[in-house]
Amino acid sequence: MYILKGEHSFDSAHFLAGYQGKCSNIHGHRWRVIAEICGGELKQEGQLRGMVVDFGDIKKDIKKMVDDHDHALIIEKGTMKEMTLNCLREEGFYIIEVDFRPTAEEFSRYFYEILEGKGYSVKRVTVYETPTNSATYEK
Ligand SMILES: Nc1nc2c(c(=O)[nH]1)N=C([C@H](O)[C@H](O)COP(=O)(O)OP(=O)(O)OP(=O)(O)O)CN2
Ligand SMILES: [Zn+2]
Repeated sequence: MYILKGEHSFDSAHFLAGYQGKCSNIHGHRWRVIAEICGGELKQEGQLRGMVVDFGDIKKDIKKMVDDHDHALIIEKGTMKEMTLNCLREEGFYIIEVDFRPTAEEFSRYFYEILEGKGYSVKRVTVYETPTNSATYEK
């Protein structure tokens, strides 16, 4: 089994609704997303000979996925008053609503599923919320 790694980072703000402590306030992180792609066999011919997947493709797809979340305020659906949300949108803030509490754990599963949806054989995805705190999702 071969395991390839690619990574990219993005900056975004979030808060943890219902959290007792400072993380219930809006704050930012530089999220580091590391994706591991696996494959049992190497391509035998052509441009991809000796490769599972071209690193260039992994890099491009991780970057696109992660860049879509860059400099956003990521909010769990239903945790902010609709009126507040509308005011922020009217002010031009870039807001992404997600179906989950925006923790490192949930993001690792979320990005795993996005990459899987792009056809990758994903081994695991690790998301660092701070340089020392990370969560990993694998099936
Ligand atoms: N298991 C998890 N625990 C926590 C998560 C998480 O995603 N998964 N997230 C948070 C908060 O988002 C918070 O921002 C993390 O802050 P903290 O642990 O305090 O990290 P810092 O590096 O900012 O800590 P300092 O001690 O202030 O340096 C909380 N828990
Ligand atoms: Zn946080």
